Amino acid sequence: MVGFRIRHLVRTFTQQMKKSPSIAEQTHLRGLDLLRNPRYNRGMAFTLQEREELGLQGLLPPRVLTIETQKKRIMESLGRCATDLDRYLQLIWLLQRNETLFFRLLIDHVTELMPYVYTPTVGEACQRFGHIFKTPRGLFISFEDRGKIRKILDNWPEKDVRVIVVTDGERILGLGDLGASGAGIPVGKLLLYVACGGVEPQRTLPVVLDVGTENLELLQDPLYPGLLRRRVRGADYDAFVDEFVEAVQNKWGENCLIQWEDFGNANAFRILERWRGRHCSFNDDIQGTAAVALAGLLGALKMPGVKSNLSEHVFLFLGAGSAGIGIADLISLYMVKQGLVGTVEEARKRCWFIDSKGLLYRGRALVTKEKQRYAQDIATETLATLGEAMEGVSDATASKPDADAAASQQVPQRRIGLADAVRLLKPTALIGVSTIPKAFDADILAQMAANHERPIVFALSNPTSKSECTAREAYEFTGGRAVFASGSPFDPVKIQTGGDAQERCFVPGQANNVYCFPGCGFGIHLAGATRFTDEMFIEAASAVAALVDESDLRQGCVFPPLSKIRDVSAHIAVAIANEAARTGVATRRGSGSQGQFTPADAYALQYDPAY
Ligand SMILES: NC(=O)C1=CN([C@@H]2O[C@H](COP(=O)(O)OP(=O)(O)OC[C@H]3O[C@@H](n4cnc5c(N)ncnc54)[C@H](O)[C@@H]3O)[C@@H](O)[C@H]2O)C=CC1
Ligand SMILES: CC(=O)C(=O)O
Ligand SMILES: [Mg+2]
Repeated sequence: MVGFRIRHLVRTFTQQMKKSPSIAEQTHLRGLDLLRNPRYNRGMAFTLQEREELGLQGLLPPRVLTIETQKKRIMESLGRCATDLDRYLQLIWLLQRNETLFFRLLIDHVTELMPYVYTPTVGEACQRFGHIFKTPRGLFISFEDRGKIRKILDNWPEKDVRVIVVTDGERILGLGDLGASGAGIPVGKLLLYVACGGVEPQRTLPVVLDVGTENLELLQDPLYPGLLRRRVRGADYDAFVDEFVEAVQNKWGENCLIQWEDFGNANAFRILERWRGRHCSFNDDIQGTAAVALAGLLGALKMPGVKSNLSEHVFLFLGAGSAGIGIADLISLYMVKQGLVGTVEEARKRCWFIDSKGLLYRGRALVTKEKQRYAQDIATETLATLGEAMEGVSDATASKPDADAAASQQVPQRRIGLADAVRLLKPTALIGVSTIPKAFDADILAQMAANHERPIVFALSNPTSKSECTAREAYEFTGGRAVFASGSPFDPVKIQTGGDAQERCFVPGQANNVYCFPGCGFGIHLAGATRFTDEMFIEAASAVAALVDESDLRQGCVFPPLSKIRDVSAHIAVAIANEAARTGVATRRGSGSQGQFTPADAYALQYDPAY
């Protein structure tokens, strides 16, 4: 906490040194045009002198309000909303009227308001996008626009975009294919880049690449705003994505960060691999999630009763898609980099996966390239006693090309469920990235608690309706022993634990990539980095974990409080920028000795909305 206070002083001092130009100096807009421009509008906070200078006299009620009073008024009106979706709409409407007030409010009430602009409410906003759509935000680039993407980028009014979040809407949170209605996700992510990271709003650009949707309900909805066609696949799809990246490179350069968000996993891994070496880019679901999960695990290692060496853990993932594979890959890399194991293959042996076909093991059929590296050995005799025969798959399938080449003999094709896997493997950490609500049921959680003193249970699927278990379930069914975190927020939980039946309050952490991507992107911007490397995600995870203190751990929380997110982001940014400098991909130098980046550098660059 002392650390945080010092950082707060550094931040306040550096920010006071920044003197912003007056509105009259910033824009030629006057009168109603100015009031209708969210970038410059201050509503009733315009001073009487400004009103005179800017042609606003008579256009506003006579009283002058402070930003604090304006914030109170908005909080009051949010309190009157009947539903969370109404609160989302109120906030977006505020954003469209007065950007400074919106971001000040979001920053000052981040814990309270984030669930409305982000998960879970943003999921509902996407599902109902066509029905609640009012004003477009960002760019919609449809497949019909192919050949013209560079020209479309010129329609965007901002000159120096530094961070783009782009989706094709195929896997929006755990809600499936929402096509162009997924637009709410890049918008929401970038609001957090600004509020939690400190990137200036004008440097951000949300993009939807609309290639159609497989969601028939949407295609039949007269208010669906996207292209009315099934998804484009194959070479045409790849060429379209290529054209997009090349257009971005041409307009804003190869260090304009592109964050790939909520792509279906078949495209996600391929696009990431294709572009990561040629453009500053990362996939948030694969890599951002990995960083936050690793941060949470490193935090958990500090809990009494949890084995403090990561390589002594056994990780069982429910879900083997972008998030699961991304997390396992980063955990494995971390173990090697820390010298905890000799090789990455050795590290991967600690990671087990269950996908929709059950436990993944060497010789099992229906395994993609990414999953292949986590197909572990199980003795044939053991396999025969587990689960049930896999429907429609014969044992001979194991020697077919999609199975592990090393599995030369026939391997029993068994569908092994979560309960069997927990009994067999005794995982110390259970990580839910499956979109299957309630998959961590009372029996599974009780088994985890029977196997270990402090089992780690991360239910990462979003939104809340898809969480593998609730915080209450995790604590109740493990007698308060679970080290729990979740993708979407849960309120603190009070339960009675132990023989003395004392009531304890647990504060579950939010293991969401929001702890990482805003700081990561801000760090890339700080250093002017040209590439985003896996090592940077390790740096980000370590920076987050380093900020977890005793009081967080005492409450059962393995993340720093969300209210400190701007400090967390500043620290991540410094770590990322220094890693960029170390590996020669930074184009700027920090103010520290030998060009090191310092917290003061980060705070000085952080956007801090004020009139
Ligand atoms: N907390 C966070 O920061 C993040 C959370 N997520 C969440 O994680 C979830 C998964 O995301 P992705 O991995 O990107 O999706 P994905 O579609 O790439 O992977 C989903 C995986 O779940 C498996 N699955 C489906 N049904 C199953 C079943 N009945 N039993 C076991 N496995 C099953 C699929 O086989 C697949 O391997 C989503 O809900 C998403 O919102 C994703 C990224 C970040
Ligand atoms: C948080 C996030 O990126 C997801 O659920 O997809
Ligand atoms: Mg995502």
